[in-house]
Amino acid sequence: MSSLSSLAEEQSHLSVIYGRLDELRAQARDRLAESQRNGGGTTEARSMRDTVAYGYAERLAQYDAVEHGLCFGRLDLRDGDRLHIGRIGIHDADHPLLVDWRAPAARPFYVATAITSYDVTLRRHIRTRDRTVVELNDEILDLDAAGDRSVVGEAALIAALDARRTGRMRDIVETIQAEQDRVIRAEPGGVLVVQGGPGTGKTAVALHRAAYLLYTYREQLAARGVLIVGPNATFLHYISQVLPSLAETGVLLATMGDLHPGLAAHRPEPPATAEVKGRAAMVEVLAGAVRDRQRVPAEPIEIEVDGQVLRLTAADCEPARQRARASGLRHNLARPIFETGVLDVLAAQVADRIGDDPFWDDPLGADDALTSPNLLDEADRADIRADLATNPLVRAAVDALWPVLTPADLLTSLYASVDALVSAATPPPASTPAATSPPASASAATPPPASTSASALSPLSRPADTPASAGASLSPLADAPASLSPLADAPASAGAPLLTRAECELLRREPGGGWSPADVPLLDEAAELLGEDDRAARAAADRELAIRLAYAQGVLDITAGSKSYELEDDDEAAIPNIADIMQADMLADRLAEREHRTAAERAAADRNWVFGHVIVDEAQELSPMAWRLLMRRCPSRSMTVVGDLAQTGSLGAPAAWSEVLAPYVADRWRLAELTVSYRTPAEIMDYTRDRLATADPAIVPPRPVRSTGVPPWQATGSLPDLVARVANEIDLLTRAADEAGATGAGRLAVIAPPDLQETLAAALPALTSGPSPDLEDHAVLLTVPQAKGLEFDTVVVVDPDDILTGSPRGANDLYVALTRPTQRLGVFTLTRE
Ligand SMILES: Nc1ncnc2c1ncn2[C@@H]1O[C@H](COP(=O)(O)OP(=O)(O)OP(=O)(O)O)[C@@H](O)[C@H]1O
Repeated sequence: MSSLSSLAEEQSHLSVIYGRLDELRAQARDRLAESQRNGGGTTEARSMRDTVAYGYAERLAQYDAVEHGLCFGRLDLRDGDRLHIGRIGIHDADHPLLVDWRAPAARPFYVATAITSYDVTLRRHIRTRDRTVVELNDEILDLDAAGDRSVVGEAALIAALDARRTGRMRDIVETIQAEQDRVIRAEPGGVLVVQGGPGTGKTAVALHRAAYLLYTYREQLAARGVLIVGPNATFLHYISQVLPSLAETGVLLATMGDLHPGLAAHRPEPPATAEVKGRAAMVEVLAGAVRDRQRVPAEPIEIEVDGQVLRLTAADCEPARQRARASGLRHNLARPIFETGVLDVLAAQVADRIGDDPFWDDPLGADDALTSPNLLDEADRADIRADLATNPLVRAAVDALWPVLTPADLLTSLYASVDALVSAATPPPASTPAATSPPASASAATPPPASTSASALSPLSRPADTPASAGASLSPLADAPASLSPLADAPASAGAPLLTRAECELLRREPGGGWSPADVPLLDEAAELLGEDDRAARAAADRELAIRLAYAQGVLDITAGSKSYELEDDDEAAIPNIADIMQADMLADRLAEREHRTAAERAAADRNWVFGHVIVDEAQELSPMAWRLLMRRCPSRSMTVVGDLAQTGSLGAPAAWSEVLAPYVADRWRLAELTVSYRTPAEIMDYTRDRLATADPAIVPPRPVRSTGVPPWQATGSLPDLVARVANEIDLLTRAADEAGATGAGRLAVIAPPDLQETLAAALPALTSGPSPDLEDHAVLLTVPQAKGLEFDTVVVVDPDDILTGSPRGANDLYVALTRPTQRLGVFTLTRE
């Protein structure tokens, strides 16, 4: 119970803090308006004005984001000091009014106990509504009052956990627990794995960690951004409000399907197909697919040039191919080397014919006899090569033998043919005979296609000299860590196929129809293997960057110089000048972007973007190929990996985190475990443990932090019975909300096996269903994969036995389904006629 005098005291301090926030807001608004008024001038001046305006607009958005729950805690220290803790730090002229929750001084708010008090004597949780203090919860941190409390701020925590769900995750900044705080504030370097059962706050912790890292290591991270990878779009929508509520914008939220810019890879596909695509062996399969597109003709290619027929044979082309492969360049970058070799061969044929001097060794020629049998000099030969290089028939022949490929070209043609897949999945034996591809006539009448599919040219040539080490010559990552070189983790070629024919058949599909999430890591891998000849573009970009950087530094110098005059005696110096909130490189980046995108936004559009930190949620679901992609985006290996191996539904999921991480960091990763379930009440956890005891005794649910007194119900019946049960649950939710005078009515989910979705969607029209249902709707129908990571006040699980037997990881799936509710669980088995 909060005493009236304490409430009044807190209200008065809160009013001061909000008053200061209003001042800061007004100042930022004025500066924004002022910077917008300074129109005209040069392009650079306009660009600078926009950038400055953008900085203030961002600041204003941050002030707006923290309006609710601005201050939520107080610490009284032994020396008599008092700190108020809130979403951001706010100062007046002399001292702090509010300490940012991420600042070191705020840490005791989350971790102090009676035993380890950090000199805290009282911790107060302050609950506010709008700008009014409505409740206080005090904890006296002295040993006599300690008891055996395992949670911090129990009353506030239980109130937060009992609150009705809205379909959007909320931040937990007011009630972070000590074990969570340790994860949130852990050093950013290296890989940190956070393992914890359902509802232990892994997602919440991951999001708060992102905010903490950006606050504490802003210089390192703001320019590169932080990437958070989640399992699907519905999940991302569910968590999308948390960081904005913490006033954080430098984070890119993405699914694996979003990580190839320009693609929306949401094509559905069978789990067995996704599993094959996710295997590490696909690295070598793709390298094989690229090798298969580097051909020599099985039959001579005849090219008619100026009435003369030139011939390209396997023996002619093989040295060019070997030279191109031995260059160590990626496929597209090595093509000019192959092309040069082919042009040399053709130019020699032309030169031999037109330059042939029948009398070169004529003894009568005396001292005017030539030293060479050919009349052409080097300049003539260069002209011939130049002519040949632009000849469409020659170009077509080179295209057919060594085409310039995009990742999409490569994968599309690979998937289109089981034979192509089988060939790519066959490691090249050490002594494969050279050149066996079919004729590809290049006469004027039948020019070969510019880019011919693998099947059209099969049987495909295999180089005689491409043992497993051929990966070195194809290595797209010669400058990358060894673990990422395409063949580094593949076994030395033993000749055994990497995929069976049946697995190749699983991958086969017609061209078109979009890409699946499992295709994205393959497209990324293909991009690495193929390379893009962007040298000219990069040189130009480097030059431009140097100019922008110099200009940005000038802007910052001028702004910093003017600051002392403008803000002299200005106690509003708390409003940052643009020089305070941006480094030269950040400003240079912004100047480059007319629309002033954040690092996160620019990262989303750039496949080669390297993030400052990567956070992976539901990490147990990622395939080895997906890990490769993520590791490429984070060469510093500054990563937080969050997941629960017991909740994976993926067929190729790892049994241990070391399995996933060893190829990249060996054993240099840290493990943190979360042990308390904040979501699921004791009654539901007990039921879950009993239900899964025989199916998978290895599953040990986490310890629940609260109980509701409501045990789960179980029922068996017909479809109408189920409909009645669901209607009753919705009714209960609505009545509970009415009684509490709440505005929202809470959320319900029915979780059912995939083959029941259609029937249930028809029988329960009030439920929102489909591939990406809106979780803010009152009631939704989901499959287990859709429900992963989400939570609802009430959950009805339909046909648990079918979920259990429906996949090789059915026990994990049922575990996920049963642990989604925060209040009530029903388990219904449908009787079939
Ligand atoms: N310290 C906390 N204070 C208040 N609520 C918390 C706290 N920790 C976790 N929660 C709440 O518990 C619920 C579960 O958290 P979260 O979804 O992050 O768990 P999870 O470990 O990711 O679960 P799952 O493995 O099922 O995805 C959320 O509603 C979250 O807000």
